[in-house]
Amino acid sequence: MSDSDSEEKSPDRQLKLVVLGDGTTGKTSLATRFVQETFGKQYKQTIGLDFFLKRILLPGNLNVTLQVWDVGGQTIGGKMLDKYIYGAQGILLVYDITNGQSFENLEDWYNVVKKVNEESETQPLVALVGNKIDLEHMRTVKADKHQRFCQENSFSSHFVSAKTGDSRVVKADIVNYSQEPVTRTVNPPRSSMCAVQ
Ligand SMILES: Nc1nc2c(ncn2[C@@H]2O[C@H](COP(=O)(O)OP(=O)(O)OP(=O)(O)O)[C@@H](O)[C@H]2O)c(=O)[nH]1
Repeated sequence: MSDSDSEEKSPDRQLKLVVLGDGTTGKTSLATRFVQETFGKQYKQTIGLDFFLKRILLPGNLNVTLQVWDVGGQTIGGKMLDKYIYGAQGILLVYDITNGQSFENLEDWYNVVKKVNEESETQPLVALVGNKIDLEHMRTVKADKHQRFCQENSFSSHFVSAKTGDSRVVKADIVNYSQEPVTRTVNPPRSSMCAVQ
């Protein structure tokens, strides 16, 4: 069998990505920006669940089909939420940077994720997503609060705008200054420091 035959016959690996967060934070907008590269200003509340598929090619010629489960903000506290989250390899926790309550409420959303995965051997990767950075002038959630939440829970950190398509990954690296050459002229901090790039 030639290489191309085997490529055609091997089914895509499926990855389940669940998008969580309060209503109007922009979950559906992010999903449609990602899958269809479009944005609509009109708000249409997601009732229950929306579902998107996107085929992506990973390095090594690996075809993967991403299932994006866009969960309605009103499902928190409902019976179905656990089922939506179950089996996810990735979770996006989305808030609106102009809406402090949407950030505070992520604690509740994350608690459901932890509960669902309590007995699971593998844990999903979780990304914290601050949406609507095109409205930076109306920001109420400080970036350091976002960073702290990421560091406490080992989330990856992202600031995005579904409207403009802008996306910034905020990398927080641990820099161990004590390992730097002793010829430094300034006093090095005694403990490790987190540098936000
Ligand atoms: N300015 C701006 N508006 C946005 C952005 N993302 C979404 N919106 C707007 O915010 C509103 C809510 O967006 P949705 O994507 O429907 O929000 P949702 O989180 O899916 O809401 P639920 O379905 O209630 O869970 C809409 O009017 C969007 O056009 C953004 O990045 N910037």
